[in-house]
Amino acid sequence: ELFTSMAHLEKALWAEKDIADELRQYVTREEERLQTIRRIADDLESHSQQALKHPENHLANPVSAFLFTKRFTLDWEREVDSLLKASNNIQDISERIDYLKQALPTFEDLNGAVSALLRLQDTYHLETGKMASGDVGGVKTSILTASDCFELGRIAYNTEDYYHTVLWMDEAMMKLTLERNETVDRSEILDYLSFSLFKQGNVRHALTLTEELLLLAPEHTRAKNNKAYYEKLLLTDKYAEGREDLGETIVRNPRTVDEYRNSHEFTTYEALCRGEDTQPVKDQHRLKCYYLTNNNPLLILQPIKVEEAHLDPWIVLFHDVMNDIEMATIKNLATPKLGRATVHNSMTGKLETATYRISKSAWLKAIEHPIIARVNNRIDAITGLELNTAEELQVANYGIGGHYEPHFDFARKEETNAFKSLGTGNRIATWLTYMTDVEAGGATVFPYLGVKLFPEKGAAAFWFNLYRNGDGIFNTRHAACPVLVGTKWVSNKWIHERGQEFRRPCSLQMDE
Ligand SMILES: O=C(O)CCC(=O)C(=O)O
Ligand SMILES: [Fe+2]
Repeated sequence: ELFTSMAHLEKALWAEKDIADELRQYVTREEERLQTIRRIADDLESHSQQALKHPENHLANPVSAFLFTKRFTLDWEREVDSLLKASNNIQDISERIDYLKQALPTFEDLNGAVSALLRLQDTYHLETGKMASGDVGGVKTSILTASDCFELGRIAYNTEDYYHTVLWMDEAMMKLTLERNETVDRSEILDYLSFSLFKQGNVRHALTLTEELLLLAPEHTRAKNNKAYYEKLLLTDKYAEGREDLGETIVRNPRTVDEYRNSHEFTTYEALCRGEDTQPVKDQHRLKCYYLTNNNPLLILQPIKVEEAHLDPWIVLFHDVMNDIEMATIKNLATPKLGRATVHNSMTGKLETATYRISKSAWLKAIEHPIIARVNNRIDAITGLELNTAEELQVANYGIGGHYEPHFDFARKEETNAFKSLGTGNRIATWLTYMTDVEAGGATVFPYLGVKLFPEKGAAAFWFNLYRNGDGIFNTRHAACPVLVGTKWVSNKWIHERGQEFRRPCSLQMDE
């Protein structure tokens, strides 16, 4: 067919050339794609090399933890997935990567990292600008781009948390003006920011930003509708008068919190976490430090250093009660068993997870390792209390933002079921060993006493939860502050009533 006319033949030659062009373009595209993949691989490798030098430290701050989590969720979805899908050997490589990704953070983790970061921002009064520039409570961390701030704000937005959305979208806008290669679309930020400002009661400001958005994207349907809506609102009395009229510089951004978070107890708890002195500590001038041996052979050669933190109720710190080998062993034994910590639901009597307690914990029996038994004996020697009726050793590990909001360790009269199955009565005393220093945050605080204990590796806090007649001491209500930077390991020994009949009064001379 073709050779019957010269005209068509020439067309065929042109087609041949076009195919060559196509192929060449394909090779160029593939080379670009491979180069991008190579760059991503280089990035990941240099990041992990850097991080693996001090793995504990690396993820130990909320901003790095957020960035790391984002890398394998949002960034991955945006950059890597499509690049890999275009490969001919897709089957092979995606199977291997999927397998490896089981160990990597998921979108659920990303949401968790962001909610931890926002909680820390509130509790510790951290400025958005400082956090974004890599300063978390004075500890240096990674710097966030406009896009990072935008994504953070967007996750807040998805939980209808307009307060934090405004903070982080504002920051994204600020960062964007400084970026040579803009990492996010200004119009996208404006879209979220204007609507969140409206939600927070700044209609006039929302309108200004929506108009700015319409300049960038004149066909933006939602923006057009919003503009009309805001204009209409501004004509009504409610918005025409009042603060909005004072000008557009006033931006309202109230943080709405539930009743409990507004309570005196909770705000005191947060202030103590920040290290503030919230109230005078009763009889502070009478607090002492001293050595304790109890005439016990275990302690004669190595008396315990006691530091009183409060007299009535009596709260003390015992220094250097566990050595490094003991602590390392306990952490190693607990690590494979760690599970999300649960709390007693006093209505149902069941154990469940709760946002007011975020940590992982495990229980260790004395028979599991001689070191556990040894530690139990030491607690017996120091407190003079019977340890046979105590609960097993509870080991807890708090990550970034991990905390335990104010609670009692003992069961109240109405919580009749709490420790029934143990058959050893109520929790008469709490022993809490700190097994790490914590870089920032993570104190144990007592909001009704103004007492704050900052973790010190190897030290233990101790207090009685019950009066001698078995009534709870309500002022022992306490909390574990969110970890700001670092990891916090503790081990708890809850000592019970049974078996103390002849032990309390003990050699520590408590009068209550
Ligand atoms: O970790 C802390 O500082 C306190 C923990 C605590 O109160 C508890 O586990 O009951
Ligand atoms: Fe507690």
